[in-house]
Amino acid sequence: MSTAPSPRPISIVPSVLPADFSRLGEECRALEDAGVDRIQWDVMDGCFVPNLTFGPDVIASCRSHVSVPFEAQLMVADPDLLLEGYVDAGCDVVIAHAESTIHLHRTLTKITDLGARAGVALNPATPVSAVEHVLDLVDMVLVMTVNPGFGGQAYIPTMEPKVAEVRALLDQRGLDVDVEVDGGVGPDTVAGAAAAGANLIVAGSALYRDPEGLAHAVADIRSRAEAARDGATT
Ligand SMILES: O=C(CO)[C@@H](O)[C@H](O)COP(=O)(O)O
Repeated sequence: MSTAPSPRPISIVPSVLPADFSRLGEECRALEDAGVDRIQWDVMDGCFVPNLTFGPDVIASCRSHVSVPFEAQLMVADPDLLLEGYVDAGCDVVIAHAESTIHLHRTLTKITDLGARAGVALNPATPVSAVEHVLDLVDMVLVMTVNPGFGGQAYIPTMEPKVAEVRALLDQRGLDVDVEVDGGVGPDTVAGAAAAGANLIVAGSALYRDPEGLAHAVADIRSRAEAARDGATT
């Protein structure tokens, strides 16, 4: 008799987009002190998305300030040109967008060959079928809950069935792979995403706008996600 997989631990993964860019090292330390599980760097090249953010050197300059893992979400037009730089900068996880390369299988394989863990991201309009043949290559699948490019956007709740579809496909194949959501996630939206099967929770604006501070925001979002996960699996 097959048994349901045990619930996956909830991880809180802050985006540093809302942080003070003049003090990124200190901001990373504050996030680590607040109890986050890893830090997400939203890498944007002004081509794949209409915004420009962090090069590898910026991330490398923050690496020694904290011990939590770094993940780089490559919102870039040609990720293959940049993979080595972000791995060398100290990113433990490198996420490539399914839409950003015609040879996604090769790109994800290269990330692991370089010594990092691979992730694949899906924009809101991209179906799960776009990644069904690479799920064995990744440590995580990121289901974007906004159109990428900017923080502070409204959560897209119609992505929740897609989260559930990814989770079900991974469980059906017995793959030990996390599901991440990113965009507009906060106290009022995290429950739907976690109940649908997301266990990596990216939050940026919601963490920084909590009047009780980062530690409270991290704990609050984590507890809401765990309650929703457990309510969905009982
Ligand atoms: O990745 C993106 C946009 O590309 C954002 O979703 C940020 O990573 C987090 O945004 P908020 O939590 O502030 O909505």
